[in-house]
Amino acid sequence: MSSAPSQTLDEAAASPASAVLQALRPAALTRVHKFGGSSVADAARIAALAPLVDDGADIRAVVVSAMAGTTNALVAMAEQAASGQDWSADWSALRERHLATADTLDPDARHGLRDALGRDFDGLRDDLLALASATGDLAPLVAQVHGLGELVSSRLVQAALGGEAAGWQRLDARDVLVVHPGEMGVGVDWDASRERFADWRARRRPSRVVITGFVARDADGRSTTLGRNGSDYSAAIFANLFDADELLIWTDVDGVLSADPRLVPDAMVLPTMSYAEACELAYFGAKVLHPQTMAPVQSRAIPLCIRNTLNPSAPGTWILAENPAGDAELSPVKGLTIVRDMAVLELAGNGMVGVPGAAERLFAALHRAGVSVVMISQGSSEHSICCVVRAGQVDRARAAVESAFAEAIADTQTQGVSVTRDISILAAVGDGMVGIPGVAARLFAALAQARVNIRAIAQGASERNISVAIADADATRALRAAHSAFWLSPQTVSIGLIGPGQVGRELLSQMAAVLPRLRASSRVDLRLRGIANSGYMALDHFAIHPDEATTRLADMSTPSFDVDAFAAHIRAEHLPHALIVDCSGSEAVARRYPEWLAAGIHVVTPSKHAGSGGWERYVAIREAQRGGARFMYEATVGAGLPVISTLRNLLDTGDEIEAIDGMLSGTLAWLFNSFDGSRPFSALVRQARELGYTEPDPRDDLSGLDVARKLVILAREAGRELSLDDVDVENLVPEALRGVPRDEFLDRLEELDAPMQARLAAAQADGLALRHIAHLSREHGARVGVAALPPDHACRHTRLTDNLVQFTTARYASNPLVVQGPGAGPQVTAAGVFGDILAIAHSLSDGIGLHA
Ligand SMILES: Nc1ncnc2c1ncn2[C@@H]1O[C@H](COP(=O)(O)OP(=O)(O)O)[C@@H](O)[C@H]1O
Ligand SMILES: N[C@@H](CC(=O)OP(=O)(O)O)C(=O)O
Repeated sequence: MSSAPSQTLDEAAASPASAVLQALRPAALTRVHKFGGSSVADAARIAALAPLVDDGADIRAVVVSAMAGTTNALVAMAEQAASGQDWSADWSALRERHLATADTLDPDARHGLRDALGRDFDGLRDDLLALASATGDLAPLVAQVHGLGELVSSRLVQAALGGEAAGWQRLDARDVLVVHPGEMGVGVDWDASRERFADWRARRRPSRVVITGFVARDADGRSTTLGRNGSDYSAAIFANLFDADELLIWTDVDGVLSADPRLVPDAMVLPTMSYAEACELAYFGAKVLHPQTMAPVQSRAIPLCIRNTLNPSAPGTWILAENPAGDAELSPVKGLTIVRDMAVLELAGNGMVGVPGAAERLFAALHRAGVSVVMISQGSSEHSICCVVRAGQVDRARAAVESAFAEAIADTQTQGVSVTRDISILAAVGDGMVGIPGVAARLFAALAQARVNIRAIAQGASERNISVAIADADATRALRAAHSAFWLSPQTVSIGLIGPGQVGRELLSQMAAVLPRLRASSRVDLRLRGIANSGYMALDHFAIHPDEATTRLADMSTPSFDVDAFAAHIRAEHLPHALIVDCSGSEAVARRYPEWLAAGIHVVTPSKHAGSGGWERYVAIREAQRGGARFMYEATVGAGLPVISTLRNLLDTGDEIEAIDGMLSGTLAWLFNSFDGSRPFSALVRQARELGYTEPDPRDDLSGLDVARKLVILAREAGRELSLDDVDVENLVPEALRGVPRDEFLDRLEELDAPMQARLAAAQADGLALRHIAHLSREHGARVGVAALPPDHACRHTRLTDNLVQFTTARYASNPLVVQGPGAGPQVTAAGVFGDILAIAHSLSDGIGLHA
């Protein structure tokens, strides 16, 4: 009897859950599809449904919601009508929207849609008029108004599927579905519904039917509804009545996600979940499913799949009796939800300790007052009982409890009832949490890192749900922090790059080359989420491919760089860590480091501004790192050479620095390595400039200031309170040439020759050679300048633009530790910056929270 499944279901069959299902069940014979308001939002969406339900099943039922926004409009109209306000404009607009949709779907009026809808809207008008004057129980009339959206959308869908000519019948659920109000929401009168359903089936023998969602009849045959968003529930009830093989709920997301995607951009689609997990998530606010949906399918073990009408090839989420084996390995927590508009009600008092019946009295009072208790928490001291109720019910709840405990309050046995408003509940749900230690710890650590105060905690003995009450204002932050703790690698870093110049661009290309490998081989997940230069910034919610970053920036047309907005974006709440790479060389940007670090953003830079600038800022940067964020600037000294890290290692392992000597400028290293007297010094300066070794104005190198800055950085790292003014710097530019324009300086370069030649000759006479050296020791202080060195000095054994740093320490006393190698150029500098980024990323793990 079974027919071949359609292509979309074939694609879905690729999912592991579906494979399990295929093995367990015969090929599907009856399928129920449900399309929510988002899937029937307009004519184009409705027209797109046909291929989705063309699934080859023998019996197909399609349950539909009202077009998106329709029920809201009808609810508003009913309220207007009942309170004597004018509803006619809204009525006309809604009628027009449906008629226009009908005209698109049924242009030659083959299905008589226009007339049928016209009659429905006339009926709506009559109901609204009746509401204005009716007395007595208005509920059935109101329900009739609320349910009009499903009535008209079912006509539109029937026509879009080909109408009766194509075998599609239509069923108004009010003809068969009998419900009654129940303690836990609307309940189904199964016997009556089954009888009416069987009767209808016998008469119509439907193989294809479009059914109105949301609406039903009461025991007296009057209109009622299943409650807002109740079409999922309708679909589950009809799946049960049809004894369907599968229920597919079509919506506008790829399935059930680990959290509401509107709040958590990184939320992930869950391939499978159990009925129990789905129930918990739905009750705790995951809007994608109505909480009552599971019971009717669970009782017949009907697999339920959530699919996306906008992306039908996505496999969706299969909701089954049990999760497949190994499922919890992904994450012990399946989903996280937030329920807003809650209030905490607390009854406290010494008189309750050890007294049986206090809890019973409290909850009985709440029950009598019709207050539903969403969460309960009582400490083992029994001194207080706290529960969370809906904000709209808290005043009623308080009055009821105060009256139930009036005597105890009067004789001060009970301190009374306190209420905290503006509360949300954050719930973590997952079958995989059962018996796994550390899940709660991870949740609480994430909330602590996000500075979220927890007001109350509840975990049921099923261990499937941990709920915490928190302030409304913290809710989104809490959700994002918890989500990243369970779903992202703890080494996920949101990265922003300021200043894609030579070094920045090279860094981007190095990142592009290694990030995929890094992601595959370690948990380090670096996400470039922003790039900026002095005028523009390009931001991305997820990540910009490093290869495309500069093009993204170049494509911007309106100046947009706002340093605060940039930092706020990088420090995204939904990602565990944030890091800004500053390759701008801008003093204004460097000024921001302390505040960024204090806000938990790591900072990496090849620029010397912060490390060698004002002492106060240096101290502020050091202080700001106490919160956990790190400032790293390895590339400021020796570019990619491990100079600062070596110094730190020496100090961290308890060594004592006696002296630091070195050649810290590639330019000056090249000049003095080449200066052997065969060519004048000025000729070498000119050549170095042509080779791009010097700054455009060679005085910036010859002044020795740049080297002095590097020495200040090393000195400070070594624990000395040293500033640029404290360094004795020899300026190689003669006094007379210091203030002249650049071109004049270049013309008069030969004035450097005579004194330099004389120094060289004197040195050579003693068997020495000249090198540009930085020196730091207690004995001689901090000095930068040209020195005459003997042949065995380490600095005599350098080549070209090599940098060299020599650490003389207590341990490396007679034979100093030397770090040597090329110390300039974009490639090695970018590698130094990248090394810092990776060092930070590798140091991050669970429990290191950096966001303030
Ligand atoms: N955990 C979650 N997983 C998926 N979607 C969720 C979740 N929580 C909230 N949502 C929201 O639920 C919406 C789908 O529900 P709804 O708008 O009622 O759809 P429909 O109109 O199809 O019935 C999604 O667009 C999504 O924004
Ligand atoms: N139309 C109804 C019922 C429903 O379930 O709609 P949706 O499937 O779009 O959430 C409502 O808005 O409440």
